[in-house]
Amino acid sequence: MQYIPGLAGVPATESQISFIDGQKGVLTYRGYDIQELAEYSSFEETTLLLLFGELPTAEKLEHFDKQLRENRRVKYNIREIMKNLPSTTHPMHMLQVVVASLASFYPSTEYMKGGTENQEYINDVTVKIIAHMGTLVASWEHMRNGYDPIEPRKDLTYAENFLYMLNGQEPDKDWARLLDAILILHAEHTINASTFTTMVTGSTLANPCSVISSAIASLSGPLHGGANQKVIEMLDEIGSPENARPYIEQRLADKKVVWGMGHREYKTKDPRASILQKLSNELLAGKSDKLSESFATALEVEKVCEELLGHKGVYPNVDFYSGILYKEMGFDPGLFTPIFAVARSAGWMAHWREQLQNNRIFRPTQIYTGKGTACYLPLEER
Ligand SMILES: CC(=O)SCCNC(=O)CCNC(=O)[C@H](O)C(C)(C)COP(=O)(O)OP(=O)(O)OC[C@H]1O[C@@H](n2cnc3c(N)ncnc32)[C@H](O)[C@@H]1OP(=O)(O)O
Ligand SMILES: O=C([O-])CC(=O)C(=O)O
Repeated sequence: MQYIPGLAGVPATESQISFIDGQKGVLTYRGYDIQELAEYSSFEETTLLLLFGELPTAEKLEHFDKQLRENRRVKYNIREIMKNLPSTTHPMHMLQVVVASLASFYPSTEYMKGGTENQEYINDVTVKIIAHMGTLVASWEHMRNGYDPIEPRKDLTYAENFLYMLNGQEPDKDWARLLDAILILHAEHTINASTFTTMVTGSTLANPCSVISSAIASLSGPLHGGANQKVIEMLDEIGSPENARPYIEQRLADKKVVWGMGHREYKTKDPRASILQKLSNELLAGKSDKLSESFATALEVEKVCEELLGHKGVYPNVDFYSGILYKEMGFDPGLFTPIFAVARSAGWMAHWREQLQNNRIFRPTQIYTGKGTACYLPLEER
């Protein structure tokens, strides 16, 4: 029996949802290239594609979109839970707690009898969770600053409503489209750590709100989704392009990782990083002649890392350029990973449903490296 740390390269499931070619830098959802989806699809349509495997008809999309819009409001009692959290609570911790608490409001007794027989419950809770995610994140931004949250609106798309709930102003169409593309790019990524968490928790037939809460916890770590906040903090610390080289050299000498670099699956640049870089470039070019300091610094960090880490197959991942866009859009860094979670709820729900269709509890084995048989000694004899 061979132990593979981090299960690198070990297949833990079969899945039809997405595909990565890590050598060529390709990512597809249900066969559709991510570049095409980011350009032409919407978060709502991509979510349906991930959940059901096909691009929806106009009628199916309209129906799903309507359901999402109707499920944006959260119950008063859920807000009360949020109000009782310290204002210093990181938005990812709030999200983990509050999504877990949804299990009390949307219990799953029928579903928990096992399997996929209660399709209506599965569909309803899928919509409820995805629709609530954006509301919770945008509401907490106001609540943690001492204000009442802004009520969601039904006449806006998912991305527009999120911007509206954050700013209280009519959402700018260009920015909503940009956020929509960002949500599409983050919606799914095969069996990464948080999706694997979803599948492991889901395989015990736990309540889906608990399943997604566990996935949120997994995403929050800085080696996974939490890296996007770390990247912007790092870029701010570097300050300007000329500081990039000494900063990176020192980090590597100290055996520290460079945030937003490296990936288990990609041995070339993450295709999502390339798209986000292009979007940043377009956004910043439209605003001023000069690149923003963060973007210029990021370009220099990428250049230095290619020189120092390229031979190890370490290149920018999705988290490297997203923060620059968020910063430019005026989002607080605490929101970066939660926005990732909002988008990824689509992929998590798709994998949860796929897991249920052919469920077997995850229960791998281990190689025991502890002591041999030991005799219990009473406390006074030790
Ligand atoms: C949405 C996402 O989750 S994307 C990933 C977000 N995470 C980050 O950006 C954090 C920084 N990156 C990392 O820590 C890693 O690259 C991970 C966690 C993403 C992947 O880890 P693994 O697949 O286990 O890669 P592993 O640690 O084996 O790296 C291989 C080699 O590249 C090096 N390396 C990998 N990433 C980095 C990095 N960011 N900075 C410096 N060196 C790195 C490792 O030190 C190792 O070098 P060695 O062979 O000399 O020991
Ligand atoms: O696939 C991974 O390991 C991490 C990642 O990029 C993602 O979840 O989007």
